[in-house]
Amino acid sequence: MSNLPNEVGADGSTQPSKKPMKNTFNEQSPAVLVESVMFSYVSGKPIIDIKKWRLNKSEQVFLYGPSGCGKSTLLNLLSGILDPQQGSVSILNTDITALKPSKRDRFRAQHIGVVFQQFNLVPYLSVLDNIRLAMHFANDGDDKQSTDKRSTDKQSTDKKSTDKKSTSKQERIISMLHALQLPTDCIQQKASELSVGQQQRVAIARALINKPDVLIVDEPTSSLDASAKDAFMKVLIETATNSNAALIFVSHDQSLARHFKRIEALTDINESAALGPELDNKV
Ligand SMILES: Nc1ncnc2c1ncn2[C@@H]1O[C@H](COP(=O)(O)OP(=O)(O)OP(=O)(O)O)[C@@H](O)[C@H]1O
Repeated sequence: MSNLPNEVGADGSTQPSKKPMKNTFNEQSPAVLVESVMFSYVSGKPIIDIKKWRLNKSEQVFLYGPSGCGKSTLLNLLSGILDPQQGSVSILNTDITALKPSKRDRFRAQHIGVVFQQFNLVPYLSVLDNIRLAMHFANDGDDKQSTDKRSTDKQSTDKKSTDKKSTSKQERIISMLHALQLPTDCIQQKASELSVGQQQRVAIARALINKPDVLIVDEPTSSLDASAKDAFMKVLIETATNSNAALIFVSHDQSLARHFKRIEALTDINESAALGPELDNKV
C-alpha cells in the first residue's frame, strides 16, 4: 500500500516539520487502533466507551449489535467523520483525531474506503463519474487539467499524459466493475437508474478503487433477500481479500457472521453498552 504523504505525518503529529516524516507502518502495526475512546451526542450519556480495540492489517471482523447500540456511531469515529470527546483512533499509526479537517479528508480518501448503509452515491452522476470522484479526492487534484502551461509543446505533452492517465483510470474502474460482476454498459448509466444490488456493487467499487488499507462497511444488506445477501457478502469479502484491505463489517443481522472468522458483539467492546469483558485481553 502507498506510503503516507509526508505532510500527513505518519505518527499522527500535526506539528509542522521540515523533515519528511517517516512512515512507521509495518506488518506488525495495527491497521486500526482505538484507545480510550469516549463519545456522546448528549453530554454525560456516552454512546461509545472503548478502552482498547485493534484490527490487524488484512484482518476481517464482523461487529454486531442491536439497533441503536452505536454501530454507525463507531464507524463514523473510525472513519474520522465524528470526533471523540476523549481518546484516539489510529489508522496505520496515524492518529486521525489529531489531523486537521483537510488533512483528515485526504487521509480518509487515500486510506479508508466506506460503504454506507444508503450507499451515498451521487444519483445524477454516472457510475463512472461517481467512482472518478472518489479517485479525484484521493489524488488531490491529479485530475486537474494543465491550463497554465506556457509552451504549446508542453501543453500537448501534458494533454497526452492527462489523456493517458484518464484512460488508465477508466481501465481500472472497468476492471473493478468486472471483478464485481457489473456489466460494462452500466458505466455510463446514472446511479439512480441502477437496481439496489447494482448500486451496492458500485458503492463497493467506489470504496475500493483507491486501494484502501481499511474498508468500513455499514450493513448495506438490509434491503436484500437471503440469496442476494449471500451473493453480496461473497463479492465483498473476495474483493476485500484480493485488495489486502482490513475489513470492518457492522450489522444487526447475525446470520451474516458465518462469512467471518473474527466475530464480536459491540456490547462486549463498548463499556457504555454493557459491562463486557476487558478488551485488553483480546488485543
Ligand atoms: N446525530 C445524533 N444526535 C443524537 N443522538 C444520536 C445521533 N445519531 C445517533 N444518535 C443516537 O445514538 C445511538 C446510537 O445510534 P447509531 O446510529 O450509532 O446506532 P446503530 O447501532 O447504528 O443503529 P442501527 O442498527 O439502527 O443503524 C442511538 O440511541 C441514536 O438515537
